[in-house]
Amino acid sequence: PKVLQHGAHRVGKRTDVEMATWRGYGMGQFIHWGVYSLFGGELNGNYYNGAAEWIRSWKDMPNGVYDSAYKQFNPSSFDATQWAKMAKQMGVRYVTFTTKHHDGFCLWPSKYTDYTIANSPCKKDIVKQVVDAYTKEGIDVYLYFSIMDWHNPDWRYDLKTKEDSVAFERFKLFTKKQLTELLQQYPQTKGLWFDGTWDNSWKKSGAFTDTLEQYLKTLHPGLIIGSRFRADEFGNRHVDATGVLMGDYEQGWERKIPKTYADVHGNDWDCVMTIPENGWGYQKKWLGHWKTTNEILEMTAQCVSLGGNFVLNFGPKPDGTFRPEEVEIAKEAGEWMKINNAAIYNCEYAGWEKQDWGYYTKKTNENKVYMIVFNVPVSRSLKVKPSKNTLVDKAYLLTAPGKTLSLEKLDYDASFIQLPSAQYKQPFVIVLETKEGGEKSDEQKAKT
Ligand SMILES: C[C@@H]1N[C@@H](C(=O)NCc2ccccc2)[C@H](O)[C@@H]1O
Repeated sequence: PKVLQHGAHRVGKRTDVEMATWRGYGMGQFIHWGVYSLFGGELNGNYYNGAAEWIRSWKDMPNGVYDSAYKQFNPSSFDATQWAKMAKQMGVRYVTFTTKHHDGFCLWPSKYTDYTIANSPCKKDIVKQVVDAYTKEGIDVYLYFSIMDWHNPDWRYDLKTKEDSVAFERFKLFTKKQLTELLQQYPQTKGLWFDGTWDNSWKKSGAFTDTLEQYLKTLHPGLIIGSRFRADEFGNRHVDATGVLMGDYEQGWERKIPKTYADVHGNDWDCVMTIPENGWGYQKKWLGHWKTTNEILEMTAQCVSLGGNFVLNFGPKPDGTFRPEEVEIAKEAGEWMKINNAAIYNCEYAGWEKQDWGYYTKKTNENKVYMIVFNVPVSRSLKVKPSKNTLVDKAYLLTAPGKTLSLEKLDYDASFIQLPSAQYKQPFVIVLETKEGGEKSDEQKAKT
């Protein structure tokens, strides 16, 4: 097949130090904040049954009502330092923050549109305050940017007429200028999280997306951009016409988690997740189920066990504070992370056969495998089956390294760890120190 001009420019994972840092984060925070927070998914007593940050698109939303609402955006209790301290306590190691969502409202004083925080009662450079406060807490910052911009008259869903193309050329230049502005004003940014790139207008701009991505990476070496940004010259997104991922990590896991390692195709990836069933911006009423802290910890373990990161979303209220449920989850998850983060930070897929009791993670560059146990069987015997040519040298609770746990051999390649009788109310971690040995794997046999 002829060579793609605007497909992926790299096969396989990035091998630089910035990406190694990203790979080891384990847990992250997403924050969706903007004009949509004023509505909280509700208008005149009726609740929008979609995601609250999409309320501008609601048929019951009169034109102009949303677009003038920014004149009321005045978060009296916004304190980025408080946000960053809550995130630090939770144990997240990166944050992705909305600079501009689909509605086009900019939380930084962009020079290229009047629809920004500078023309609201708030006037603060929200993006700068968030970037500075989180960076000060040692949490890496990534900026969310929606390509689709409902407020900009040059935005097009598709390019059908000459006029469409002329307008969209202006729109692409506007986009490039805003992204340049964000990287120059907030150089601490480690990456850009693009969204709103599924429409035909963007799919028909493959060459432009390629050139723009290369420009951004020249402007900001090491910049991390996921697979939701690019299109190839045939309009393919995420994976190009030859089947190679376009982007530094797979960015399709939105409100879903891969089931098996095969599902991630050897890519870096993260999963972004809401606490309620759906909805990223603040919602006055959470409809349906919202996740408990233990569910969130299990999703975190599940993602890290499959080589990814888990990113939990928070939707601050219009006044800049968080819902009590979100504050509580951050606190409880943080208490667990404080004790058990060794099994989450700088860990990767262990490649051992999954067992019912929970998830394995492996410490990168160390002979240590962690068992994150959620389901203690009635027998209190946890089955452990290391990968080929790996033996367990020693096992102990992460919280009791001095008390070795006994392994009862079951057959040539599996053991039982007998748990001491106790009430297991919380997920807990067992450390397995490993060494080479036992039956060689096929690739090890091939080497000898
Ligand atoms: C991170 C979320 N992405 C925005 C969204 O429009 N998602 C819809 C969507 C869901 C899955 C694949 C593509 C697009 C939501 O509004 C959030 O910003």
